Amino acid sequence: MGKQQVLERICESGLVAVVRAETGDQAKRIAEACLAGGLQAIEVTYTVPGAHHIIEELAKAYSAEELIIGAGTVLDPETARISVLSGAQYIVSPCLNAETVRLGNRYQVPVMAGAMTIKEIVECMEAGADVIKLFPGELFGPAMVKAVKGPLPQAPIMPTGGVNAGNVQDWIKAGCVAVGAGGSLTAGAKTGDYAAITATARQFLAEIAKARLAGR
Ligand SMILES: O=C(O)C(=O)C[C@H](O)[C@H](O)COP(=O)(O)O
Repeated sequence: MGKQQVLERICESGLVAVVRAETGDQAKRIAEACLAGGLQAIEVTYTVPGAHHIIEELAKAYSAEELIIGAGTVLDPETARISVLSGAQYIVSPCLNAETVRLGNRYQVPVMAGAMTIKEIVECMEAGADVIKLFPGELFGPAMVKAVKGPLPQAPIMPTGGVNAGNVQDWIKAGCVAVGAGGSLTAGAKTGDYAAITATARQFLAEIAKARLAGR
């Protein structure tokens, strides 16, 4: 699947599920639960030991059409390259690392780079990042996105951190191309309640659809 198609599918779906699974098996169960709830994009973070094995397992278990698998918390090009060789279709970083963006562009893999300020957002775009991950989202809120989109209407912003089904409408209405959600979506995994993840995924998608309808 080409870079533009990956980006389009992520934006269409509207939500990237941030997965901090402890094992490949748990990641697979979270992925299954998210897919059953209609989600398409999952990001496995590199804070999880052996994250590339989990990415590899998910990339083998699902076709690129079924699941858009990404690597999160990627701090450097070395990690990015390993993740891509393991099957990651996009790369997410908590901050801008220009070499990671260069690597992403070299292999035509989308890079979502983290930013906290207007200066950092512009630097991400200038460096060639495809999506700006506003992180940590809970420190700013949707009002920040609305304000930033005044001078920078072209900025493709995806907030991550503190996004839940109760506030996702506000984020989308503020102009975000998509959102990232971890804790509020995958909490059920801690107690083995994967049905709760599916239900929350459905709820997220319903809220995103409502926000997009309202914005038309
Ligand atoms: O490390 C990364 O790559 C991240 O994306 C940072 C956080 O894990 C997300 O911001 C999830 O935050 P919550 O949705 O509030 O759980």
